[in-house]
Amino acid sequence: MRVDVISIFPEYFAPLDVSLIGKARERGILDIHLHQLRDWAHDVHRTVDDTPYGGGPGMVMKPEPWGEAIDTVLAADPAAQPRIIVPTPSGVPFTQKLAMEYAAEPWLLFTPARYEGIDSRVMAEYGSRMRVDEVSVGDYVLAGGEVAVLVMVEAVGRLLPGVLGNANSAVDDSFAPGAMENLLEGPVYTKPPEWRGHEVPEILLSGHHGKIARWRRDEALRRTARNRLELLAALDPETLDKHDRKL
Ligand SMILES: Nc1cc(-c2ccc3ccn(Cc4ccc(CN5CCCCC5)cc4)c3c2)n[nH]1
Repeated sequence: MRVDVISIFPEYFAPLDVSLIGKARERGILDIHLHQLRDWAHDVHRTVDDTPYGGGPGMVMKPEPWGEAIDTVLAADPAAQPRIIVPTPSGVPFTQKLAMEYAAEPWLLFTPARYEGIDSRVMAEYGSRMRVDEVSVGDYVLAGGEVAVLVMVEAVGRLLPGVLGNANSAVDDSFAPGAMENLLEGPVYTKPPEWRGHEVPEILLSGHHGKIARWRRDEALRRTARNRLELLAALDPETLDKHDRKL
């Protein structure tokens, strides 16, 4: 997968050299290209923002630098088109389902903005020829889109074949399709069996895999009910067996 990111703070993406994503890049699974937006701002101050038409707080990012930067990225492979992903507080929610959709794409272009966002004509221009998604990573306002891109690249990158070892498969993730779909993870434990007077639940030491699976599902249901009751309400009744209903 090729990933391009255009930003006035490309240094924000240093974490993509580390750990899981860093290794995926070394192994050629992920090919990430960072671009400094100001390289396409040709005035002496390399200006990328201006006051908003119609008044209002803050500044808006000018269309010209973004247009030239995106055109340059698109020229990298004229025979293909990236999916353009625009982080914004007013976008569609970024979910595990959307992460899985993006993980199937050969080329993603992220356009993290700053200030109050990008002149809306930029995405209108590209939206007429390719998929442009406005995406929110949560109902809170960040200072810019860079952290949102880090979130999405990590969530998508870990789903790519070969990135997670088999031992850490993403198949069992919360929100991944399947039996534990839309349930939160239950508690996890490792050695020692007793730590500061706290013991590991006996069932986990029993070696009885059926009972362990049942216990884990019960704990996932309990935690989901405690922290995200709306997810429980959204569960398909078909997936709740009679034992679940007693919890
Ligand atoms: N999930 C999520 C993504 C972002 C995100 C992504 C990209 C950019 C680019 C700039 N900012 C900061 C910004 C954007 C818009 C406003 C306008 N304000 C929005 C809230 C309602 C009132 C009007 C203020 C500040 C960004 C913020 N935050 N949270």
